[in-house]
Amino acid sequence: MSGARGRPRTRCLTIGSSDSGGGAGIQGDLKAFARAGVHGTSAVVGVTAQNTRGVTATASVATDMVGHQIEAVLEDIGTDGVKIGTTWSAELVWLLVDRLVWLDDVPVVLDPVMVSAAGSALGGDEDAVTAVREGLLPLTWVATPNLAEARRLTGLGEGTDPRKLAEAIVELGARAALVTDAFPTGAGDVLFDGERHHEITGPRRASGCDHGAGCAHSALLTAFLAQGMPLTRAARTAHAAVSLAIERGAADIGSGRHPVELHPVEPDREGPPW
Ligand SMILES: Nc1ncnc2c1ncn2[C@@H]1O[C@H](COP(=O)(O)OP(=O)(O)O)[C@@H](O)[C@H]1O
Ligand SMILES: Cc1ncc(COP(=O)(O)O)c(N)n1
Repeated sequence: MSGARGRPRTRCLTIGSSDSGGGAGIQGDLKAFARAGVHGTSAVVGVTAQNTRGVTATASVATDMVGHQIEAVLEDIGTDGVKIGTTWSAELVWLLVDRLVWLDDVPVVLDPVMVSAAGSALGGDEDAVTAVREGLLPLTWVATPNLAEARRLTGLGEGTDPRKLAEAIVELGARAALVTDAFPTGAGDVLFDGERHHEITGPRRASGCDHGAGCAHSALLTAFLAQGMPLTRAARTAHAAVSLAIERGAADIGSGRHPVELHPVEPDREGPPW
């Protein structure tokens, strides 16, 4: 299969849950993959009844069905990148570990979703968090928690410097950690690449359109890494794209936290446009 310019098309798999409102979760990820020009595939691990005001019901998909979806995608289509979102149970997490440990040199981005932008709980119980810590982080190329998720993963307290949170996640086994929305003023992220810290800053947007911001960010990051972009440039470009997606979001959709809407953004430095 070839892309528009005759090169093989980049493929990315998202493992996460459905958002019936179409702004976040699997739906948001597939839109972000399409925006970045990669072929998106999915393994649905759960379903949420959700709109821009919150989540009203959730159901998980049987673990063996998750395994079947991943196998169906990998044995035929293959993948150049994997993004993981909602991880509802320890059983699901260990299934993912079992399947993903065989992937050779494929970037794995873990966005440990625990709370939606509107404040609804989407995370698993303590056993699931322990399994993420012990099983998934060691397979992860980049973890992209927000501050609250980083604290829950590391057990470190309120007020811990985001740089320390990122370092602690790398100590737990991830190759790199990107703590999102890490600054009390302005907006931006803190990236620890295992050796150095990088600050990714930009203006704070107040459009009210941030539903799906975290999902779009980690999905774009996955797509850029899968396309071979270096980590710091991928992180800066993903932040810039999502910042603009909040600023120019879908303000006409829903009456709560409106969805983000992705627009083309120039990569951080010289290189092929995405
Ligand atoms: N109000 C905002 N203005 C600009 N960028 C933002 C804003 N809120 C979040 N971002 C950016 O959106 C991306 C996703 O972050 P975040 O919203 O923390 O994810 P999550 O949905 O997982 O909490 C990050 O790059 C972050 O810096
Ligand atoms: C099914 C699902 N997965 C993830 C999120 C996180 O959304 P956000 O990107 O706004 O943090 C969500 N609201 N619903």
